[in-house]
Amino acid sequence: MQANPTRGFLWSDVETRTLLTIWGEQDIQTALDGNFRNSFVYRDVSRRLGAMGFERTPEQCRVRIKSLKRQYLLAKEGNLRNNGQYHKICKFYDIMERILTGPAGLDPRELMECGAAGEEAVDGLEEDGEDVQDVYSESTGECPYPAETEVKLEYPTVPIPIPVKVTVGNSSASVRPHTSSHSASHSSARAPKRPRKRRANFPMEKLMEQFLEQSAQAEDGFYRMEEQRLQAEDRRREAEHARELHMLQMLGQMFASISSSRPGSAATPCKTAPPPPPPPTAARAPVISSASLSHTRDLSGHLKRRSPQTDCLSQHTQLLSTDPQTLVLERYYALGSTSHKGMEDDILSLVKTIIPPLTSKKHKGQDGRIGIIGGCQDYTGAPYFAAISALKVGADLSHVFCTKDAATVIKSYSPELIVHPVLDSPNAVEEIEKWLPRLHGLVVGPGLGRDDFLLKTAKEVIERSKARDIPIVIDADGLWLVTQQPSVIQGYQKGILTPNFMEFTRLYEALHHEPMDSSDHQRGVLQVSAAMGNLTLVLKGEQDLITDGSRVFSCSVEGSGRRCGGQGDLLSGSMGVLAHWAHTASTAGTVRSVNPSVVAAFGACSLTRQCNSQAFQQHGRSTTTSDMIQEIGSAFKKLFES
Ligand SMILES: NC(=O)C1=CN([C@@H]2O[C@H](COP(=O)(O)OP(=O)(O)OC[C@H]3O[C@@H](n4cnc5c(N)ncnc54)[C@H](O)[C@@H]3O)[C@@H](O)[C@H]2O)[C@@H](O)CC1
Ligand SMILES: Nc1ncnc2c1ncn2[C@@H]1O[C@H](COP(=O)(O)OP(=O)(O)OP(=O)(O)O)[C@@H](O)[C@H]1O
Repeated sequence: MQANPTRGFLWSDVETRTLLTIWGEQDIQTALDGNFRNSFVYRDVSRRLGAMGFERTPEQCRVRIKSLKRQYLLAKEGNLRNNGQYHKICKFYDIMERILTGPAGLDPRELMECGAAGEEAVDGLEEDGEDVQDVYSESTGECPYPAETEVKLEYPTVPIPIPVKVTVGNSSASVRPHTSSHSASHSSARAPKRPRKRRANFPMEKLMEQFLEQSAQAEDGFYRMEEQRLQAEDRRREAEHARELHMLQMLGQMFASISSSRPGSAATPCKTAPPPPPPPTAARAPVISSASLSHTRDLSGHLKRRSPQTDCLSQHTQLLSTDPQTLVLERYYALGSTSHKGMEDDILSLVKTIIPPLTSKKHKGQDGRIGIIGGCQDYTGAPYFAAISALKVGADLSHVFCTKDAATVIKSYSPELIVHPVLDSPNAVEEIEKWLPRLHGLVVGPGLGRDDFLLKTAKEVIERSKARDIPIVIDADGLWLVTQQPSVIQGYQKGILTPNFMEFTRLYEALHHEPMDSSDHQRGVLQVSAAMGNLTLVLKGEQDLITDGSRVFSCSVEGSGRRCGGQGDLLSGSMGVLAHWAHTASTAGTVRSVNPSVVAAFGACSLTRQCNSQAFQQHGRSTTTSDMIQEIGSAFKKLFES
């Protein structure tokens, strides 16, 4: 193989002839004909040339052909054929002529029209960067060595482009002059078309660049305007929303006063039920909203034992089932049942404001004495978790009122707790009542069990605590009691229910006498809260939903996938303390815009979830409630004191 030892642009005659032979082949010409993207053809040319013993890249082949074509055109254009000068300009004129005018060849006029450009605009292959020697060699096509014949360079009689070296600052570059001739007499001759084309390309690229830039700017502008438009739209919608809520509140109040003037209407309290509290908003016409669904199905007697209070409730709801107020409330709930991140942040800041500062001026007990009603033979862990959590959140004293057999066990878990073994004593209510004046918050239910006697005691204690205006959190078996007798806490504004999904379902069905629509929890919690006299309700789950019947807040502080028994007790215990703090703050006028029970519920849910997350980071699958309790201090600090 005659590997070419020279630089890329120097071609021997034999090499050039071989190239022309290949290039002239019919299939190559056909492939090149009218094909703008021709790099693949030159790859083939290069390959065939290689097979003949000449190593040339496709690009070298393309440039060489282009150069030959330019020479051919110059010779042809100068009409030098007759005086025999043409061979001096284009050594391979005859071969070129044969190829280009042959049956498969190009029409030379066509070639003339497009100058040498026909194949210049290939696949982005540029000539820029060719140095003087390269371009010079290219323009002549001759190679002084190892050429087949010695080539004598003669300048053509027509001007041809010759590069000149231009120095700009420190760098030099070779550029193509417009046209140059060694003889001034030739200056009038026609210049080849190639430079014109190159100049024409430049503004085209520039234009394209400008066009793209302007398009990008226009697009940016469009998105900016669109964002502003959406923000304005959001503001408009929010204003509309607020207006509609306001209208509905007024309508609700109107309907409430109309219905209260009717005999046997909602405002007429049942004999067995406590009188509902005065409604602070239209939504606080609690039982009425439950009517919207209760009339759609027959009562199915989900409860084995229906209490007189439950009967009264259903009677109550049926009475008003067709009342237009129901429709108004439905709409009100639909509008109010939204909660967004900003709102959650606001409540979290409110939680911070209810936390009493730690000062050396206070005496023991001032930050809270919390009572837990629960703890029986079966369950000793639950009351312990609730009571210790209350202490760890910041209560000064934590009392557990449990059965006799549970007391020693609970005491043994922790010396910090005050344990009263009174729950199953015959005078349990009196025993517990003695302590009520000292308590700031009560948590009823953790580990209480479902023994009738214990439930009856719990019910009495709730009644007496209500009379003392003590905040009451009802959880676990306390909710079992509420499911049986909703009136025990119905309408008590300092009451909070904390059902898990199972407990919530039972409560819903007891109140509404039909299965719950589990696809719409927000609606469900609003309905149950309304039916319970706008009691604050927390439905625990993937997101804790918190409502007092007017709107639903969701607490979605990141927890973990771990659900261990007892974390609900951590929640209810800490909620007992926070409820005390929130109501104290409300009385002092610190919390005004949001129901203090909702603030307390939100704080406790956030704390429980944060504890869960932190404990999970350390213990993973083996996380237990005790691990979570260990995290209360740092979780509290992170959420509320940072
Ligand atoms: N270590 C302890 O002493 C503990 C005692 N506990 C007490 O145990 C008593 C009974 O509480 P339970 O919650 O077991 O009773 P429930 O009758 O409320 O629950 C019955 C069943 O429902 C299941 N359940 C709970 N949430 C559910 C959901 N989202 N979806 C489907 N099923 C669900 C429970 O796993 C349980 O098997 C209460 O007094 C409670 O305080 C619990 O607090 C756990 C810890
Ligand atoms: N799917 C969940 N994803 C994240 N957090 C959850 C999830 N379910 C519950 N929690 C958190 O755990 C807390 C307790 O809820 P859980 O459902 O365990 O109560 P519970 O069943 O009453 O507990 P207990 O075992 O004490 O009776 C909730 O307040 C909530 O913050």
